[in-house]
Amino acid sequence: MEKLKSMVPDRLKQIVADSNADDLHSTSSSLLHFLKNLSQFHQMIRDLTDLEAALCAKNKDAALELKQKANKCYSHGDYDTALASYSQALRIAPTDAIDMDKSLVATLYLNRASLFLAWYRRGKANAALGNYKDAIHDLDVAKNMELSLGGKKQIESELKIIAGQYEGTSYRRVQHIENGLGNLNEPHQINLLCVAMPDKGRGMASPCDIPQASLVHKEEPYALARGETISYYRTKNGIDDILPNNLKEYIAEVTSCSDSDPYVECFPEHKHECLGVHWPAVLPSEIVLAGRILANLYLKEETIILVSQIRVNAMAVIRMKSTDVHCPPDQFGKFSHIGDALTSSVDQVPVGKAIYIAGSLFNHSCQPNIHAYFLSRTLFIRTTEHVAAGCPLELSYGPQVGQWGCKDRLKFLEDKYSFRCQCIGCSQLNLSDLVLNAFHCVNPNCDGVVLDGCVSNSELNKLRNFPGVPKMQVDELNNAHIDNVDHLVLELSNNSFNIQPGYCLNCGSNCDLEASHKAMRNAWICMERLQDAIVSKEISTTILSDASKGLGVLRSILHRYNRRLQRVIWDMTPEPLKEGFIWPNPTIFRQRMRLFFFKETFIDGFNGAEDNLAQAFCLVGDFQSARDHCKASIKILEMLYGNDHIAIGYELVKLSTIQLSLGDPHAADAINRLGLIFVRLLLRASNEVCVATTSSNVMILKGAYLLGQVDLEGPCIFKPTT
Ligand SMILES: C[S@@+](CC[C@H](N)C(=O)[O-])C[C@H]1O[C@@H](n2cnc3c(N)ncnc32)[C@H](O)[C@@H]1O
Repeated sequence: MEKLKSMVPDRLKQIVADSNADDLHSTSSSLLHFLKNLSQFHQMIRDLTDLEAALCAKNKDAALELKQKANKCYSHGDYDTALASYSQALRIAPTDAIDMDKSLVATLYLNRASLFLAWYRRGKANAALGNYKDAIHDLDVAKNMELSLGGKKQIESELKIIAGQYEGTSYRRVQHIENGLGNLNEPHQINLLCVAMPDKGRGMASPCDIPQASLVHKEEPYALARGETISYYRTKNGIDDILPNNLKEYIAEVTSCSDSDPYVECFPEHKHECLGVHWPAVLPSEIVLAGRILANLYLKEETIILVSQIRVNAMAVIRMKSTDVHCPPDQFGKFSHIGDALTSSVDQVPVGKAIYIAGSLFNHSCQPNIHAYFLSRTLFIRTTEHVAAGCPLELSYGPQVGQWGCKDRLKFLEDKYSFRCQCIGCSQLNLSDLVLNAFHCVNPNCDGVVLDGCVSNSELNKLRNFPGVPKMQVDELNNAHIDNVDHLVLELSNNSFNIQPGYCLNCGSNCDLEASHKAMRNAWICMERLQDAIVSKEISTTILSDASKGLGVLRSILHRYNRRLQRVIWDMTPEPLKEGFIWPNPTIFRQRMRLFFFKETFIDGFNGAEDNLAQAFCLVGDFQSARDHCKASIKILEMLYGNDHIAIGYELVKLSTIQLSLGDPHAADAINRLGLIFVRLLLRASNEVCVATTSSNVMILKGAYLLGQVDLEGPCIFKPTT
């Protein structure tokens, strides 16, 4: 019935609302004239007159079945069907004196009423997303379901505002096309769907196939705090009086749920979103205390809930800044020789934090398919890969597969955001998680993988928590760049993955994990000493040769695809340092290597070793070996990330600069490939820069800068709080 009501045009509704008893005939016939063309109307008449389904034909079992169907539809976000099913169930639910039936009717009414909230919220989310037409439809339904006059009036006024915005955008769209702007390469914005995701609460999904690098969302901030400055205003009447209306609405919205709200029951794991139940978990203790004091003074629990909301939803605004020295372009464009002191240092400058209403509906994935960035204060979100219709659109809140192991990713997200990540990377086996921190098999003739207790536990947990998933994944693993990992035999018996810590997955040899860990730690200390020495500019041959030996140890105990080793190897000379070797003056190698370094830019936590050993390698001046190792490193990364990942682009920047320094004509190939990767990930549209993965912003910018595609002073990058 509500659906049908929502289909009645406003003009007709107004006529009915303004009519009196004298107009009854004419208004009824206008209504009938409109309704009789609707199939839904005829269906409703059939339902009402059908003896089985009509009001008097009660059927408890059928009502229960409909209720279950409605609940299911509700949790999947199919509110249309949920509403129709609840209404149908109410029609046939018995209302006699049996208690259970009474409570059935009450529950049906309650659930149907709770749909109001869902429609209302979806309407608001659609409005924030610019899907004004859908927003109007949703709020119209919510208005029809709202019983109180005040509530109806409030929704009506919201509808008016949205209708105004809708007219504005239609006008702008028309203008856009008339001005010929519709022909710009920039794909037009796609109207996303806000849907209920299993285990993640609400989330965004694509309504259609979306090509890579499409702009899928653009939004102005709801609130922005620049730097550390936050202003508070007080009046003698208290906070409530001076809060702007829209902030009051926001507070009302985030605090309006109660435990009986079925919406909340659907998504228990993110209750802090709605109820603040877990707020002590997401907030630092000082804020909890401050919140408690404020709560006593002003807004009760609402204050803390609001702060929790902000904590979970705020995004950090980062601006990219370059202090580069520009050299005249050579035949390869903006590249230059190492000795020319061309640098491409890029710093991330935090600008502030902001809240985006619709932007905060995007869930996290450790294998994201979208990237959020920021120009001035506007949030932009683009796809980083082709996204099929109906797929969730998810960005990374920080950790990503290939950069951190699964356990660390889960811990970070739990510590920082208080949710257990349910993304595909954390629920399915993937090659990267298996080899990222793997040890080498002790058998010199075997190239198999040995996992330590931590990694094997977290992989086994995936299998335990997400049964049924691994088989498909193992098949996938077997097909994934297997020329490099054909030795990685994954045994699957009775749907359980045969992983034992310390045992080679290939030949089953046992490795003394304790001894390996110890050796790794000692080797790593040598790397860290070298780092300190570089910082203090006091590099001795002992420190360097110790680091070189340390590398040898790491090579012998870590699997060759271990990320830690990979980061080290390419930077380190393959030849052990000869005793008595005299290292050049640190200032000279620093100058030479400036090209390779830019602050805070490495995609994982091992940048210290990379810095140190790359610089050490530069000291040796063996660029041929550097080139070979760089190529080897690219091969490993291809295996870990695929051919087009930005991590490869980053290595290609290094490779091409080394090749250029050697006068190697193959530099052009590396640059071309680099160009393809960056062009794919980086779009220039209306002076903006699109970056592809959260933690690789700087690398993309660096590549783009080297390709002459971007002025680093211009763009700002946005990334979620990390
Ligand atoms: C910024 S909000 C995203 C929108 C949210 N799902 C909602 O319904 O409002 C972040 C919250 O969504 C949920 N979430 C996001 N990504 C998730 C993931 N990968 N696994 C589990 N929960 C997730 C968590 O409750 C998290 O605190």
